[in-house]
Amino acid sequence: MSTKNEIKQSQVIKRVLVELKTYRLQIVLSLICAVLTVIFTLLVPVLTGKAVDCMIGSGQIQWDGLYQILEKMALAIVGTCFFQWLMNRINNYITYDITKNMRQKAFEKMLVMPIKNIDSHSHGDYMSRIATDADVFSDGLLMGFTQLFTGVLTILGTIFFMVRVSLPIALVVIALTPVSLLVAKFVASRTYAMFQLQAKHRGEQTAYADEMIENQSVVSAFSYNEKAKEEFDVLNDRLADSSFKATFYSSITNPTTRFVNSLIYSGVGVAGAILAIFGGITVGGLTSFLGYASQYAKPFNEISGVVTELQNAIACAARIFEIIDAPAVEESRENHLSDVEGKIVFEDVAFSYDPSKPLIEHLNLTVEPGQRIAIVGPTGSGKTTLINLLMRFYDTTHGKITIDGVDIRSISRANLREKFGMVLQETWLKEGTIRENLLFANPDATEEEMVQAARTSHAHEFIKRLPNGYDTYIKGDDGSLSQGEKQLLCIARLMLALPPMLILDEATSSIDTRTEMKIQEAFQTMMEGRTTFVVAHRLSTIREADVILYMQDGKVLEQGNHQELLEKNGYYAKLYRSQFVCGK
Ligand SMILES: Nc1ncnc2c1ncn2[C@@H]1O[C@H](COP(=O)(O)OP(=O)(O)OP(=O)(O)O)[C@@H](O)[C@H]1O
Repeated sequence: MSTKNEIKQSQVIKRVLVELKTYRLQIVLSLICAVLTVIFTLLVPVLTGKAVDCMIGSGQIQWDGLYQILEKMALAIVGTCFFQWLMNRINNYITYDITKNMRQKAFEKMLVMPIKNIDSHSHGDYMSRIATDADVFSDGLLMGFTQLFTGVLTILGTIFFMVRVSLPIALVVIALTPVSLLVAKFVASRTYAMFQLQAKHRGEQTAYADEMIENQSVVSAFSYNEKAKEEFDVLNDRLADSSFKATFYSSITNPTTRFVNSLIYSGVGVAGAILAIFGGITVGGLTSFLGYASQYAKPFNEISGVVTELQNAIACAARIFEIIDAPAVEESRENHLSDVEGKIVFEDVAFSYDPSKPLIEHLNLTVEPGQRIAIVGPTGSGKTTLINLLMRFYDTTHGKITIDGVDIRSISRANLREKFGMVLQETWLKEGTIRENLLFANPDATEEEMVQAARTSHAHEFIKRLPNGYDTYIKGDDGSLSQGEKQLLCIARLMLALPPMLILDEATSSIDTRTEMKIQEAFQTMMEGRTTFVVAHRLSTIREADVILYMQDGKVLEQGNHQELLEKNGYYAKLYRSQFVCGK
């Protein structure tokens, strides 16, 4: 999702029109309001002209006619205000609703996007698209609706009225129109590219700030603050530069068209005066005409302003559509797992994140129901990757993985994942109360079951010490709980759901030794009869495993239980002696 496959402006406009289809009725209503607003607005100069003609000279005023005209004028002004207000309300509804829906669609797509897309893209940039770009899009669209409709209609209406008053002068005005349009188009074409660049740089900057803030403690620990500041400065300069250029191009549009329009206005004045001298037009007629000439110029200014705003909006919409239109993961529902025994087989599995760097190749493994598998190996050896394949965060590129004989690609991911309980090194808690977090895994659990699960995982003690116990409100990453406490909550959550298979990735790494021993007991009970994969670094877990997989460079180099592998005196034995025996 890089700039390489940026969508063309015309494609984005088409795409926006597709989104707008749902609002057909509102758009028609808005157009009717725009037409009425314009008609009422354009009536005012006609009435002004007529009023002038009622005042022929000093003491020669036709009061009756003048009063009637003033009444009509008041009506026209009230009509303009009312229909403009109604149009603005409808336009507000359309734009904020469409933006809300686009945000929703983008967010929903993020939830079903292949994890590889999320992993390989900056998270801050995604955030910038959904938050800032959506706002810019809605602002531009609102301006487009409000000013473009009325602008175009005012131009057409003005031409109509001008032709009625005096054809020759109207022709002068119309003949000069393309100059104004050409100037606006010339400047606008340069503005889109600049706004696109600005949105891209904004995304990069948000991504960087997000990364630094999220890892603030690590940044400080490595004294990276100065370097971070410098790098941020570079991004900031780049954004300021593209913003300046975008604003510069957009800002010259209006003055340029204004200049051209002033020329038109003077042309009308001179031509009208000459015509009036020769009796071709009344003074009131010329007054109306000059009124139209200035009204005629105004929408051109507005439209040129709107065009640049719209281009900015389209540039931002393109970035949101890139998310909305990105392919979702393909789901198969050919099979469904209900009661699971837990036999897992890897058949000649191959996988790599990057096709040019092979990782897992020819992996064969059979896990009997209820067995405990410990995966060990040096860092980067592929332990987490194995879990990623098992949970279908990534799909195998060759071979297959089956559960009770069913290929995991033939069932939905949701069905697969509900059969596994995971406790990872990285904890994930959602914003809400402790109770909501625990019941998240099993909303039907009773209060007793919840407390029991918390007791078994030894989370109950610390929850009770919190100011509001189970009703204490926590924020996902607010740091009010220690890493160990967060892990205890995750374990309690898992204990409440008790799925048929488990994945533990160094689940107890942040918990003190005493608590860990207690948790191990709870884990033992939980693992009883459940096929369990443990990415293990602890001797106790490894020693009690039914099968130990020793992995290196994506390959399973040794398989067997602790005793067998020690007797083999290979990689595992070496690891055991270096890490555990010496460490003891
Ligand atoms: N999302 C990813 N995209 C590209 N490469 C990745 C990705 N995740 C992991 N890798 C690479 O794949 C290899 C195996 O990584 P994996 O995370 O499976 O190792 P691991 O054994 O779990 O390591 P550790 O013990 O450090 O957690 C590593 O070389 C790693 O750099």
